[in-house]
Amino acid sequence: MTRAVLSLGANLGDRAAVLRAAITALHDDGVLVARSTLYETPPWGPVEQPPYLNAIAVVRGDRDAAGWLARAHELEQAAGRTREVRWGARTLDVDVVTVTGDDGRPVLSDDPLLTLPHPRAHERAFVLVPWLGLDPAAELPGHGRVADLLAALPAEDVDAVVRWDQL
Ligand SMILES: Nc1ncnc2c1ncn2[C@@H]1O[C@H](COP(=O)(O)OP(=O)(O)OP(=O)(O)O)[C@@H](O)[C@H]1O
Ligand SMILES: Nc1nc2c(c(=O)[nH]1)N=C(CO)CN2
Repeated sequence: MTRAVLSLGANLGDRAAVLRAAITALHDDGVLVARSTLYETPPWGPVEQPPYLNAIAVVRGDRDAAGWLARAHELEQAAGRTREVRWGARTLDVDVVTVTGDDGRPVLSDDPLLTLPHPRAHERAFVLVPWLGLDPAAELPGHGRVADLLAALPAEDVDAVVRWDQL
């Protein structure tokens, strides 16, 4: 058994419905341990595009790290995602943030097809804010506590991540 932290993002179509469908699919797989609420987040990266809704899902099951990535890609395809511009708009993006073995050890990988932990998670408020909301003790292997990583980001980046159900 492994535990994985998945980051889900959507910025095209009915964003909330897309995220809820993906989370429901994980629940129906029998692997969903916990999920954050939805957050509206400004687009990260160089591409001009609409705001995202983002969420974090924690899953646990028989898959290895490659198996979680494969499931992430299936969920993207079920949402109608096609491969487009890097960091550009998408109906659904599912990234594998971390994978942890049952012994509590993180899975580490520098394979470009599956890098673990996700190489940009530590600098993304759209990942860290929902994750901290779900798990105040969360840690990103190799980078430390999520709470400390957030404290190191520019306050305006963190403040721009807003709980969507309060908008
Ligand atoms: N931890 C990871 N989670 C998801 N994909 C990964 C990971 N590490 C490497 N990849 C690879 O990255 C490829 C591109 O993924 P994707 O299209 O989601 O990138 P992106 O969302 O544009 O950028 P980013 O990876 O910065 O979120 C995937 O096909 C996958 O093989
Ligand atoms: N706020 C936010 N920005 C992004 C996101 C995302 O999920 N949320 N995903 C991206 C894909 O690489 C690029 N930029």
